[in-house]
Amino acid sequence: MACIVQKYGGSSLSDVDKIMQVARMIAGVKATGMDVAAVVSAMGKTTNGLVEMARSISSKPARREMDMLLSTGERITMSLLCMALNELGVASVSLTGSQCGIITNHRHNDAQVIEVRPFRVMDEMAEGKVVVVGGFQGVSYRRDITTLGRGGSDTTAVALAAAIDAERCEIYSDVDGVYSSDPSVVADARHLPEVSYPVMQEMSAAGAKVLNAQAVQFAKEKKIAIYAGSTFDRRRETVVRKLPTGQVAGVQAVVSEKEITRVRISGDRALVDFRWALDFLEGEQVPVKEVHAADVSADPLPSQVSFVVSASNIYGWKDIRDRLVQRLGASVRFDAHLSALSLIGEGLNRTNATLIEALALLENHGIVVAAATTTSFRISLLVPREKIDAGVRLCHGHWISKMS
Ligand SMILES: Nc1ncnc2c1ncn2[C@@H]1O[C@H](COP(=O)(O)OP(=O)(O)O)[C@@H](O)[C@H]1O
Ligand SMILES: N[C@@H](CC(=O)OP(=O)(O)O)C(=O)O
Repeated sequence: MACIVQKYGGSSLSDVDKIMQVARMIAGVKATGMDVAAVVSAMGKTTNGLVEMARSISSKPARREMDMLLSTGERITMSLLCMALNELGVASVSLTGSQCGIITNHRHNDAQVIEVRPFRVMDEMAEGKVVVVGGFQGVSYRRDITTLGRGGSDTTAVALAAAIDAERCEIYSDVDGVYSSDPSVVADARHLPEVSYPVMQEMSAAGAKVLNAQAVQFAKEKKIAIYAGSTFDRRRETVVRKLPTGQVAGVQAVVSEKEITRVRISGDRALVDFRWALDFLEGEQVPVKEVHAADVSADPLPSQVSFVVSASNIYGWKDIRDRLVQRLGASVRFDAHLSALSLIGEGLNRTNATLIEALALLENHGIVVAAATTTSFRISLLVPREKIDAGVRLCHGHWISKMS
């Protein structure tokens, strides 16, 4: 029988009334004769609450224990949703990521899905049940519970859709699709009916929470279209899929990531220190992004290497930072009050024009740019955190609103 995967985000399941409403929607789909796997996130801000609870006990909570803790949020939702479905007379069963065969690597708090063995899901579906899946979690080859990084339930949905060969993969949240900027920041952000995989991947990696970057990567690899829409307003949606290149020119979206910390290592031994820091951070499973090396040479000249980390998602960051200082002393510095503003679009760097224009635009409005990096789909600029929303609105107004 044809099957569908639907993912419901935490904002759509924040109280029991909403859980009942979602149960009715799922019952409606099941009544059409489709098999349904519903992937759920933790209710409302539950995951944030669990993180706060852990932080109030320890500044360096063990990564394994964080996963054990955070995965419980999704368990609450999945069992309540099954109870709601059963009340409606719809047979259902809740399964954890581990029970669904979501196998990951050992990288706690930010695990990658390696494979999905969906036998139990298929068996339960064959018995006519709606399968309710706890998103955001898996199990490593060492049989430890892992989580897939913030927003990781999207990844569960796409990975499962690929494994069970679902007809559709729908991801529902509180917005009716993907916009040219976060609609909660830019009032006239444009709804995008279609977005290509690479553009969406850059948007997600640069901070657009609406879809998770690993989920988009998975969708691209497995050639799964993602239909992103609003749980309670189904009038329109965004399809993320393979699109012919060269259709849309210029800046398509303006995206931000608020909590960025830049780490700068300088001095005669900058490269040696940087390599030590890289090994140390890898041991701590901290992803390092946007590495810049300035004036690194064999000469004993002062050099500088910098990189950025998204510190808000690293639960023991304060302790890791202290250990960097212990080892590197005055040669390491942290800029903790930065945000990344990214312009996204195909072939943005075919010429330097967009970068030049962006630097001038921000400077003319008193927004100091601390660093810039480019790829062929993205220009990212580090700006002071208190100016990030103003910067996003400014760039959106300049490149996108004025085009309509
Ligand atoms: N470019 C964008 N398009 C749409 N929504 C975006 C974008 N960038 C950020 N968002 C934010 O993503 C939110 C939806 O994602 P998320 O908070 O993860 O929802 P859920 O918890 O329901 O999964 C929206 O409320 C919106 O503020
Ligand atoms: N509950 C997890 C996973 C998730 O995907 O959540 P949401 O779908 O609400 O963004 C988180 O808050 O990160």
